[in-house]
Amino acid sequence: MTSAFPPLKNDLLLRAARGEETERAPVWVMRQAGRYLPEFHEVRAHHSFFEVCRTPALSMELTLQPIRRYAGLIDAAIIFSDILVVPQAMGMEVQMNPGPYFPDPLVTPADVEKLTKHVDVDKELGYVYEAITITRKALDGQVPLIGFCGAPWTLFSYMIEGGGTKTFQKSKTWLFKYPEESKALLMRIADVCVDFLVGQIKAGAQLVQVFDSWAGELAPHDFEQFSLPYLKHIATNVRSKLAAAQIPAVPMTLFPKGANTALASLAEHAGYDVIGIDWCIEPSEARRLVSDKVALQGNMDPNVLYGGKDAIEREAKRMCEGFKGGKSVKGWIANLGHGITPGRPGRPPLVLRMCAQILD
Ligand SMILES: Cc1c2[nH]c(c1CCC(=O)O)Cc1[nH]c(c(CCC(=O)O)c1C)Cc1[nH]c(c(CCC(=O)O)c1C)Cc1[nH]c(c(C)c1CCC(=O)O)C2
Repeated sequence: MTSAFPPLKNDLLLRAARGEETERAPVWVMRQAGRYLPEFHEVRAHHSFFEVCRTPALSMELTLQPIRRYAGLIDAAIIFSDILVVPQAMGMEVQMNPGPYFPDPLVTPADVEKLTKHVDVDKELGYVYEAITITRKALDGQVPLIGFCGAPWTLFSYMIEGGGTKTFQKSKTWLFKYPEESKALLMRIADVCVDFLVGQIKAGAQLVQVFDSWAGELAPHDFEQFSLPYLKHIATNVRSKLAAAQIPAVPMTLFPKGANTALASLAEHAGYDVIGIDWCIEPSEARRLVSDKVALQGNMDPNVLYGGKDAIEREAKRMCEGFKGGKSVKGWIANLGHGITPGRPGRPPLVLRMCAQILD
């Protein structure tokens, strides 16, 4: 399969993900394909969000937009899709208007009956695989292609809250009132994620990232119970299924946003090659906590982009120095600490340039 793809010309991301020293830090931006790009609006004016996700040629086009616009400045592409395609594959309706909306969320554990019993992930999400395969070919080895999924706890919260939330009241009611039923549902989601990531890797994804965007909403001991075991399950089973199918493993990244108290334990036990960090921890402190067990990704506050040129330069420099550790860059992927916001900050290339010049 792999031999069918053009050879990779820029492997900075993959080397950094494996913890190797790199001549400069590879750079990509979470949510790099999206609403801050005029060309994105152009496509979205004619197609609904999930229509784009389900149409491989459109997903490919949006994936390639930032690669074209920032040619030579971005070291990875991430496939255009969404974490909420997994609840859809499990039988739930999800709309985007403009944020995620589930008309029929899971209210009580009895509602789990409404989910599809045995999800045929490859059939339900085959459109993502197809998008990955054609995009990897179109990239022509320029940069590696990242696949992704949401983490079980983050997806669980959307499926129960029915959309975004500030309080997590409904999803936490489940955790505290129905812990066993919650764990069973988290495991069902985790199993779908395993098949989905394996499918994406078979289709051509060269690194995969698991987004636990709401990890930091859990108390540390609740994270240990309701998120960590499922994150581990995903890492372990993706690797074992790939090995059984004789497909080479790819690096795996975990983005446990806000779970900085868990960093040391995640690096030790979770089974990922890279951990993405947000801006609420100093890079040097994060490195101290994880030692050299994993590579790190992050971590500039996306709002720095609104601060103007001087602020951006200052903060980019601070971030670079924090991750650098001596003269060399080792096991660091430069990124924001969360997704770039839609407000057209207009300056991501500047940040990228700053990062790319780390060794100057
Ligand atoms: C929580 C989450 C979601 N989706 C995702 C997460 C995890 C990362 C994070 O925490 O930001 C992940 C995601 N969503 C999208 C990508 C595409 C790849 C990329 O460029 O990074 C990725 C990796 C496209 C998208 N997903 C969405 C958009 C904007 C929708 C539009 O086109 O109108 C895009 C480009 C919609 C979406 N999808 C989701 C929300 C909350 C929203 C609305 C708010 C927002 O825009 O940030 C769920």
